[in-house]
Amino acid sequence: MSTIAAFYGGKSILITGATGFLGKVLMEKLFRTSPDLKVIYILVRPKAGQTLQQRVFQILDSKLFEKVKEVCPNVHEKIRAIYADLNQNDFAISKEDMQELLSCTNIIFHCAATVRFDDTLRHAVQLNVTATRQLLLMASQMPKLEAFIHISTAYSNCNLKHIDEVIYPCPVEPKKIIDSLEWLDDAIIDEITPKLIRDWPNIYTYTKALGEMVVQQESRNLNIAIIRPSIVGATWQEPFPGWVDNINGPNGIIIATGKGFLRAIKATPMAVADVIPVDTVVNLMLAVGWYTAVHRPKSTLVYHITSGNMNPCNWHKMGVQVLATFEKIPFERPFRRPNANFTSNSFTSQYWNAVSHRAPAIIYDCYLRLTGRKPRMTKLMNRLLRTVSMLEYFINRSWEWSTYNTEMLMSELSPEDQRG
Ligand SMILES: CCCCCCCCCCCCCCCCCCCCCC(=O)SCCNC(=O)CCNC(=O)[C@H](O)C(C)(C)COP(=O)(O)OP(=O)(O)OC[C@H]1O[C@@H](n2cnc3c(N)ncnc32)[C@H](O)[C@@H]1OP(=O)(O)O
Ligand SMILES: NC(=O)C1=CN([C@@H]2O[C@H](COP(=O)(O)OP(=O)(O)OC[C@H]3O[C@@H](n4cnc5c(N)ncnc54)[C@H](OP(=O)(O)O)[C@@H]3O)[C@@H](O)[C@H]2O)C=CC1
Repeated sequence: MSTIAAFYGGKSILITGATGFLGKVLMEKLFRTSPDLKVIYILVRPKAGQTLQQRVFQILDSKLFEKVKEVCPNVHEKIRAIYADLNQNDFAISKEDMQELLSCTNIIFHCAATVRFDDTLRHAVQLNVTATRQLLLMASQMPKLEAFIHISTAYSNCNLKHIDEVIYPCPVEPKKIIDSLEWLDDAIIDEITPKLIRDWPNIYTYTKALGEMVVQQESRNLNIAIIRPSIVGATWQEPFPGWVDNINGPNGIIIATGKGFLRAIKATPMAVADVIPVDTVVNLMLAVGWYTAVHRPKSTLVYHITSGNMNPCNWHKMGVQVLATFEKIPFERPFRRPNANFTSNSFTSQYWNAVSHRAPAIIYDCYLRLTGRKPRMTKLMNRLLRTVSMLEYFINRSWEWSTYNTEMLMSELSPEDQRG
């Protein structure tokens, strides 16, 4: 058994965001490689009419957890779903549950966040800043806590070209923003948001940067590490290749391309497509949890998990690969044959959007109306183009991320653990 897998044996682990994309893969890897862990506490809220138990069963019954059932047949007994809503200041966790979390937790992986680029500042601060602060306060009351691993994003300082593995100060103190949001009404917040976020491209990246500052300011005597993944894509190897369960980031664009909805995008073809497989990110998270707990670095270390300077790909190459894949394994009944044009020219992009996206959608909706069916293509196309417009900032630039800490950590691992 690997040193890292052995480390998690007998441990009580708290994961926030465990029902999310990254959280599910983290849980799966822990149960599969450390089946003798004591318990995984997950903070869950009811969603889409499902109770906590129903959500947990749905996750454990999914294809992602098929291997777990073989190596950890009693997984249902080792997962403890705790009702929590991170939108509430005390997370709305019951006294008994809170008591158990505070007295038993050994490791925290804080994945929960709102990753929407169009969230309101109030909601994004609540989730990505205030909730982080609240969790750190909880962590400071955990006598058995060995490590607190905070998941940020490699884009939290995307207003810089070169980003080091350090926590950069934000122009405004997080506490001042949290306090102001308590009395400002939504209209005023909407008005000041562009000035507040300055040269950050959206509220998501801005509040992730604020969250990192809170981690630094409220770390007290905690043993903390921050991980910054770039764009997290489908699984590469574990538990099987190609698993993804959301339409965020590249996932939605690739699907839209395969269905023939999207045929052109405003992107710099040679810009680095910094996509990192989710299982690679989870491997680093587990390694960081082990290293932070065992080696107890003197300060909060930041780890970049990006592909750019180790194994760079660009959007053109990714486009070619995506088209080749859909050539081999096409979607059933695509709207059109997949095609992929990149342009960095705004006028050309607008032309493509009119001719290749909006017009065909309108024509198709006319056909649906004529055949007595409800038109839907124009609405879908508008939503897709809105999503693409929010992603454009990230596909027309490249960044340089230093990876000294991540490479240092890799050098500390046994050959078996280096293979993940
Ligand atoms: C032709 C060329 C082709 C080229 C071919 C190939 C080239 C390769 C590809 C090239 C390009 C790659 C670009 C990557 C750049 C990424 C940079 C990220 C950097 C930071 C990464 C991070 O650090 S952070 C993770 C990333 N963060 C996001 O990427 C959030 C974005 N996104 C949103 O900010 C919201 O998504 C936004 C947009 C508001 C929509 O919002 P919206 O209001 O239009 O859509 P909704 O959210 O309402 O959802 C509409 C319906 O989709 C359902 N749905 C929603 N989300 C779902 C989910 N996740 N899984 C399942 N289903 C979901 C929902 O249930 C609705 O269904 P219904 O209508 O039935 O309710
Ligand atoms: N995906 C990516 O490309 C990247 C992600 N990251 C970071 O990784 C982390 C996880 O991202 P990802 O898994 O993609 O995000 P998801 O949107 O898939 O998951 C977000 C998680 O946070 C939980 N959550 C959101 N709001 C609340 C709330 N009010 N109360 C309780 N739980 C809540 C969600 O629970 P629920 O299921 O109930 O909604 C879900 O479990 C985030 O911190 C993100 O910033 C960093 C870089 C890239």
